[in-house]
Amino acid sequence: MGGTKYRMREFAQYMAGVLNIPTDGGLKNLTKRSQRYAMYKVGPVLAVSHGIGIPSMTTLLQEVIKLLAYAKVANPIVFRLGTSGGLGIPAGSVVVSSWGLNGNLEKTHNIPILGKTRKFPSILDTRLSQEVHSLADPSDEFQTFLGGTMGADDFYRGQGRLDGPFCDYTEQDKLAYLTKLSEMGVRNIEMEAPALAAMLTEAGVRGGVVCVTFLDRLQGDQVTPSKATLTDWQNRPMILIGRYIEKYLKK
Ligand SMILES: O=P(O)(O)O[C@@H]1C[C@H](O)[C@@H](CO)O1
Ligand SMILES: O=c1cc[nH]c(=O)[nH]1
Repeated sequence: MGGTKYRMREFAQYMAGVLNIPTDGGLKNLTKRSQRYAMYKVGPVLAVSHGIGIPSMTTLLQEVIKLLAYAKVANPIVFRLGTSGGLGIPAGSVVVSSWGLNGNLEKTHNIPILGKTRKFPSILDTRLSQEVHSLADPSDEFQTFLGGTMGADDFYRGQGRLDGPFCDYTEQDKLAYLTKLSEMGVRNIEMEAPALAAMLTEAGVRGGVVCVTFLDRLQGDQVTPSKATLTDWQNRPMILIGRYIEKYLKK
């Protein structure tokens, strides 16, 4: 899974190459007339876009969990291949998440259910994340880190930015917050990880989150690399996940 339809199509195409599966007739968007998400299937790999943020992602994830159950899929593994802002690591690096943190700095996904807020632990499969991290190669053109991922409910103030339309705290406040996150072991900030971790844990499905970083948030707020560079960097999580899937299928 990943945020955009484009990235998921690229991922499906990439996996077709890795697994040597012909796509002569072209890849088909299996959601047909749905305009919300896109879904492609290449061999045993399903690639689905989930939009921006937790409500969009968890809606899609629950549809996929139902689909996998109806299809009687044994031992599925779910990965999110995303983009994020890094903390103290070079832009373009990849982060394999070891846990998710919410905007209140709790390792839980909090959601009101029947009028009461319930908290679900944002745990990720340690062995899986370590294994994916171990597939990074010294010859890769990017560095790969293992660490915590903060999933915010907002791109701007929710991620401590000062480049949004509302700015009611100072640069000092922002840096104190980002430094605190960094000291807690957070390596990147995106908008889905704690919910994905919690929902997969509740479902008993193994999964992971692998995101490229578009900038170092300790250096600034604006995403400045060119569109071409960002498009290229988005492929980096695919490289690690492609290696994992190839290895897994050979076992
Ligand atoms: O997978 P994507 O690139 O959508 O992940 C991040 C987190 C949000 O969904 C979005 C914010 O720009 O990008
Ligand atoms: O800083 C960033 C970059 C991409 N996605 C996010 O959620 N935050």
